[in-house]
Amino acid sequence: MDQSKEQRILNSVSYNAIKGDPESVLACIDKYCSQNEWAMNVGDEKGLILDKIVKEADPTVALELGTYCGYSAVRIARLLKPNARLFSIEFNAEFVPIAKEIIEIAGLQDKVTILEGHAQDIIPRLKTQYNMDTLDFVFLDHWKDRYAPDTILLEECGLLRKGSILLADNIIFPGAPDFLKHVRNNIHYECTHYPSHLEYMKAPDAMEKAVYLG
Ligand SMILES: Cc1ccc(Cc2cc(O)c(O)c(C(=O)NC/C=C/[C@H]3O[C@@H](n4cnc5c(N)ncnc54)[C@H](O)[C@@H]3O)c2)cc1
Ligand SMILES: [Mg+2]
Repeated sequence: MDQSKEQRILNSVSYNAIKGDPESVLACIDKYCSQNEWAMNVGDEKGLILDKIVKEADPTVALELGTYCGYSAVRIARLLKPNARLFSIEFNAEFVPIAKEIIEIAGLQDKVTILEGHAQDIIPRLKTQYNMDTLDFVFLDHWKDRYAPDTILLEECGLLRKGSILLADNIIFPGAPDFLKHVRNNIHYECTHYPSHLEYMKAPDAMEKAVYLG
């Protein structure tokens, strides 16, 4: 059985990245996915927007929906202060071990916990099972039609507080119209649009920041 694209990305990181150096892990994935095989990592251009918002949020507890290979988990976790933690939800059993390995090569395994399963099943358990109060930062990068229902679920589960920052990838491509409809023109959110491009391509894309106002 030949290897998957995600396994080939891990091979490249394992062979080329400097152990314990998140920057080299990110650079290796971006190089591989620009030159060899495109993959749906947030990438270097939108990654700079992600960096900016994570620095602004300076989260103690962060959540990511859609780990995939762990690129954005490394991107976020490398900016977290010592006692801060990232929880990343992923339901594809093939991707979980690959992401864990990539996060470990980056030396960030103590900051990132991958929760295997569907976001809609795990979110309602975050307070009880993971002793969570509220979330300071949420990165949405999973199936685009799940952004809106899972945001509503976060609200209903009392996981958002005044000032919680949501950042959503792919607002233009593939697009997340229901999410935009939910957060824009909604008195409970203050939104900001960040135009950019699809990872490793010239096609337009964008990210949307939505600050929960309580
Ligand atoms: C053909 C084609 C390729 C790429 C594009 C462009 C493009 C560009 C991008 O930046 C993209 O993020 C995407 C995109 O589709 N992302 C979906 C990402 C899913 C990951 O999250 C996981 N997951 C999905 N739903 C859930 C869920 N409920 N609970 C837990 N994990 C979930 C999956 O298991 C994957 O690990 C697409 C457009 C068209
Ligand atoms: Mg994406």
